[in-house]
Amino acid sequence: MGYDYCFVCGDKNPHGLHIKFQQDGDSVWAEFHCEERHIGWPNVQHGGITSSILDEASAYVPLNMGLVTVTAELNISFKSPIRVGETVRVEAHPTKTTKRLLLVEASLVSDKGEVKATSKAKMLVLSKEKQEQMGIEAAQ
Ligand SMILES: CCCCCCCCCCCCCCCC(=O)SCCNC(=O)CCNC(=O)[C@H](O)C(C)(C)COP(=O)(O)OP(=O)(O)OC[C@H]1O[C@@H](n2cnc3c(N)ncnc32)[C@H](O)[C@@H]1OP(=O)(O)O
Repeated sequence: MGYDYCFVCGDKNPHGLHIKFQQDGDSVWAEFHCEERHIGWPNVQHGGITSSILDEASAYVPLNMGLVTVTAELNISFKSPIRVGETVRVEAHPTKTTKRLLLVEASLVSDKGEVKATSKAKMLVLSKEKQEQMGIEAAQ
């Protein structure tokens, strides 16, 4: 099972969100439309779905720089509910880059300009050895 099965971006995952990320310089962005299957409380997008989108966007920032990372920390502020039928835009960009660690900030904003959630992530760069241990290279 390869990258096509990623829950957020994989084409082949029948249960996935199928989000396609675009690169804009160091930043990444994508759009997501909230449907009934994404809710927790009635009419409100599940916080886990919101978190997954922010997490994935934060991982695509280093990926576009040629770095394979895992999320070591993800701090999220849920500012306003995302409702069924709303389209939101996620954007993520690096705020600090060291050899081992990237700090990435991300936001989810509605098409009316309302900030729905923001996050700060610590993305740990995986060595080739660590990638092999995790089976990441084998899946390429
Ligand atoms: C191949 C490409 C194809 C692409 C095609 C598209 C594919 C598109 C798929 C995308 C997919 C993305 C998915 C979303 C991103 C996830 O969600 S990743 C999954 C969630 N995250 C995880 O599962 C990570 C689990 N945690 C771990 O594996 C380990 O704890 C870590 C984070 C790798 C660290 O492990 P470690 O290296 O053994 O840790 P340790 O030796 O203690 O620390 C190493 C260094 O890191 C530092 N460190 C560790 N933790 C922290 C921390 N929390 N804060 C600060 N520093 C820390 C330590 O201080 C240490 O620093 P130095 O002493 O070296 O200076």
